Amino acid sequence: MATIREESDYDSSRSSLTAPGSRRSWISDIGSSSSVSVRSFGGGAWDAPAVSCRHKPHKANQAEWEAIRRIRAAAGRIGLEHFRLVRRLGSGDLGNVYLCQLREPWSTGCLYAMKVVDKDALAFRKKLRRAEVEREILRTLDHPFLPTLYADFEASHYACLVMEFCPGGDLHVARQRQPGRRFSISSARFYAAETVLALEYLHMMGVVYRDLKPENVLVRGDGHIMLSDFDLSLKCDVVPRLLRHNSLPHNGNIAGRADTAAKPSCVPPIQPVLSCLFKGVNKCQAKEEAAPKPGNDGETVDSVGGASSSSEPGDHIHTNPEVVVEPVSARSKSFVGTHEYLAPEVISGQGHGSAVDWWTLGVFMYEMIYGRTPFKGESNEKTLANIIKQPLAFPRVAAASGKEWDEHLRAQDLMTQLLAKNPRKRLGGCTGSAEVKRHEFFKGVNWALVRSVRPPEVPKPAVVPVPPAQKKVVMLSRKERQEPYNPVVRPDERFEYF
Ligand SMILES: Nc1ncnc2c1ncn2[C@@H]1O[C@H](COP(=O)(O)OP(=O)(O)OP(=O)(O)O)[C@@H](O)[C@H]1O
Repeated sequence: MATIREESDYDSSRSSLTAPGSRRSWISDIGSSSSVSVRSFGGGAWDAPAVSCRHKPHKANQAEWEAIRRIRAAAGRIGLEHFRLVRRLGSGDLGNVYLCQLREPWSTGCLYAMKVVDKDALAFRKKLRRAEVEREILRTLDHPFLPTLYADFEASHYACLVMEFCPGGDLHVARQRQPGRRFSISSARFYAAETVLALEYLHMMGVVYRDLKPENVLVRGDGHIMLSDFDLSLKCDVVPRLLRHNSLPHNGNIAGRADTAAKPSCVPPIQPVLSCLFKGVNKCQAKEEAAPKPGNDGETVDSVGGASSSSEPGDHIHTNPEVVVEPVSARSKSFVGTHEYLAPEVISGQGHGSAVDWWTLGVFMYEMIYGRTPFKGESNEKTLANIIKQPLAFPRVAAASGKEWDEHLRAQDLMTQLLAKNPRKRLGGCTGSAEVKRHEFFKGVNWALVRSVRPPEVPKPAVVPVPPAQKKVVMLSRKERQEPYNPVVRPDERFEYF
C-alpha cells in the first residue's frame, strides 16, 4: 500500500504523493505557518543524552527493565552489540521494527521491540525531525498504556529505540478475528477506556497524538493496550488551568450531555464540568476566538495559582473547581493523519489542537463497533468531503437484548458527541478527558483500576526459537560505523538482517 508523506510542524520541505484508499498516516502543511508553540528539544540532536528514559517508576520492577539496567551498569552503556535481532515485526515510513533479545543468556526471557531508523535516509527525505520528535516524546512517557522506552542509541547511521514488545499485534488485525469483524460493545468499551486514559496522559504531557487508529493500538502481553507511533504527534506547551464549574444547564444540544454525564465511579461525586458545556459555552467560544492563548481562555478558566477568574458577577455559580491539563489552545495547521480519521478542522486548515484526538476517538470507536469508519468515501477526496459535510449516521444493529440495545444507544450518543464537527462543541474539546470519562457509556468503569481489569483477549506468549539466520548476522565494524552512509549497498550489507 502506497503512502502519503508530506510536511509536518517539524519538517522542512514539502512533497506530495497521494494514494487512494490508503490507511497510512501522512502529514502535510497546508498553512503558510503553524502557530503552534512547539517546544524545543535542545537542538534535536540524536546524541542528546537520554536522561528521562532511565527512570521508569511504574516499570521499575520489570525483568526487561532490570536486564537493561544490569547491562548498563556492567558495560557503562548499552548499544546494538548487546542485542540479537530475532525477526522483523513491521515497517513504517520512518524505519523497521524488530523483535529482539539481549545477548546475555540470563536475559533470554526478555523481549523487546527495536525501532531502527536510517538517519541518513531520513535526513535525505527531510524527515529526521519527525524521528527526533518521536524519540523525545517516548523519552518522556511513563504510563501503562504507552510505550516504555528502555534505551535509545545509535549504530553507524542508524538510530535505535528499544521499547516494550507487544505480542498481541494491533487492534485492526484483532478486529478481523471477531465475529462479523466487529468488537462487542464491552470489548470496545474496554479498549476505548484504556485509550481515553492514554490520551489524557499524553495531553497532560503536552502531546497531541494525532494518529489514533486501530493499526496504532497494539496489544501487550497482558492484553492491555499500548498506543504506538508518535512520529506525527505534536509537542506543545500545556498550561494547567483551574476550571470553575457552572451548575446550570442552558441549551438543548449541550444539555443532552447532562443527561448522559455520569458521576465518576471511583471518586466522590463531583459536579459535572459545565462551564464550557452549558451556560458558558458561547462565552468560551467567543473568548477563544478573540484570544486563543494558552491558559488565557478567560472567563471561568484560570491558570493554577495564576490570575483570577474574569467571569461576570452573578453570571455563574462556581462550585468545585477542577484542574484541567489539556492543550486545548495548541494550534497547528499541519495536514496530518490518516484520511478516514482526519478531523474537520484539520481538513479545513483552520488550525487544530487536542480536540482532534477526541474526534479520532469517535472514529476509532465507530470502527471497532461497526467494522468501518463513518465517513469513508470511494476516494480520499470523497472521504474528506464527507467528513466536512456528511451528517453522522449509524448502521442498523441487531441487538440480542434490550440491555445490549441500550448499550448501543449510549455508545452512539458518545460517538455523536465526539464526532461533533465543531471542535468547540465536541466532547473533550473544551475541557478534555474529564467530560469524556463522565459519559454514560463509561458508567461503571473504575478509571483508577482499568489496568487491573481482565482484558477481552490475552495473547499467547511469544515463542522465540533461535533462528539459524542469527549465525549470518552482519555486525558493522567500528570502521564501517564511521563511514558515511552509502545508499547503494548490497542487500547483505544493510541493517536488514533477514
Ligand atoms: N512495540 C511493538 N511491539 C510489536 N510490534 C510493533 C511495536 N512497535 C511497532 N510494531 C510494529 O511495527 C510496525 C511499524 O511501527 P511504527 O508504526 O512505529 O513505524 P513507523 O515507521 O513510525 O510507521 P508509520 O509509517 O505508521 O509512521 C507497526 O505497524 C507494528 O506492526
